[in-house]
Amino acid sequence: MSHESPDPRPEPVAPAALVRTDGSVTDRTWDGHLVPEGYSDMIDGVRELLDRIAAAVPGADLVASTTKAVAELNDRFAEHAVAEPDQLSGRLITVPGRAQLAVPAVHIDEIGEDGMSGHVWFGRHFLGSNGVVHGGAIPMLFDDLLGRFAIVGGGARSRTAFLHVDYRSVAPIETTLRVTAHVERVEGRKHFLRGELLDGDRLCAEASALFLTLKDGQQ
Ligand SMILES: CCCCC/C=C\C/C=C\C/C=C\C/C=C\CCCC(=O)SCCNC(=O)CCNC(=O)[C@H](O)C(C)(C)COP(=O)(O)OP(=O)(O)OC[C@H]1O[C@@H](n2cnc3c(N)ncnc32)[C@H](O)[C@@H]1OP(=O)(O)O
Repeated sequence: MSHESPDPRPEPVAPAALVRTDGSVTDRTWDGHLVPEGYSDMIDGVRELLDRIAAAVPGADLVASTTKAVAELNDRFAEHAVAEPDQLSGRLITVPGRAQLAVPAVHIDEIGEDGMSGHVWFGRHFLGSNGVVHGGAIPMLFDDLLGRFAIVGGGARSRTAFLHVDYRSVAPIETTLRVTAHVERVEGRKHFLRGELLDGDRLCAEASALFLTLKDGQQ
């Protein structure tokens, strides 16, 4: 028996190109690597696939054909493997979630040197249970967003020293949630940051974090 279910995925607001926050378009990563045309659309498609797989009970035919197709794709991607400094995933700061599939896709609405606000929509891939976002996905969201502000200006590398998350109320999946991040203060190498995740006016989670700029030669 199949159940009709509404498809709540939001319509894409714009072609998923590499759009900078000032509206201009680039075909390069932050450090100059050329990004193949359609790369961010491919990432969007894989994100959707993860949601579709999480939400489905496929028949044996679909399981078999998917297993075969994925094996073929794995072989093809393996042929194009590169070392970390040349990879694209995680390095596309103009793409929601930096094109890193483990990171929820945050769409930035406003951004400045000291903070940002944006929105995020967690699909079934990020379900914990009972329609609520997995508790581990929320620190991932904050680590990624706050980390961005620890490297603003000069592009210095930094690392999370602590990330404290308070879960104030449930964050529903398949709902457009608002997210904010801002720099609280900077003391030498120490960057103290805060973030919030909201469903309308209701606070779902808040984070405070310390990021440390790495010293010269520090791994
Ligand atoms: C990562 C993405 C790279 C991608 C590159 C591509 C594109 C870049 C563009 C955009 C990137 C956008 C976003 C970035 C996204 C995500 C960022 C994710 C970052 C991470 O996910 S990264 C992994 C998790 N992270 C770790 O794997 C850290 C393990 N750890 C260590 O590596 C060391 O532990 C370290 C370095 C943290 C500190 O070591 P250290 O030797 O440099 O410093 P030291 O210990 O001397 O402390 C100096 C002063 O900080 C105080 N202090 C230190 N720790 C504290 C704590 N926990 N609580 C309170 N205070 C603390 C001390 O008390 C002292 O304070 P004071 O100076 O006042 O005495």
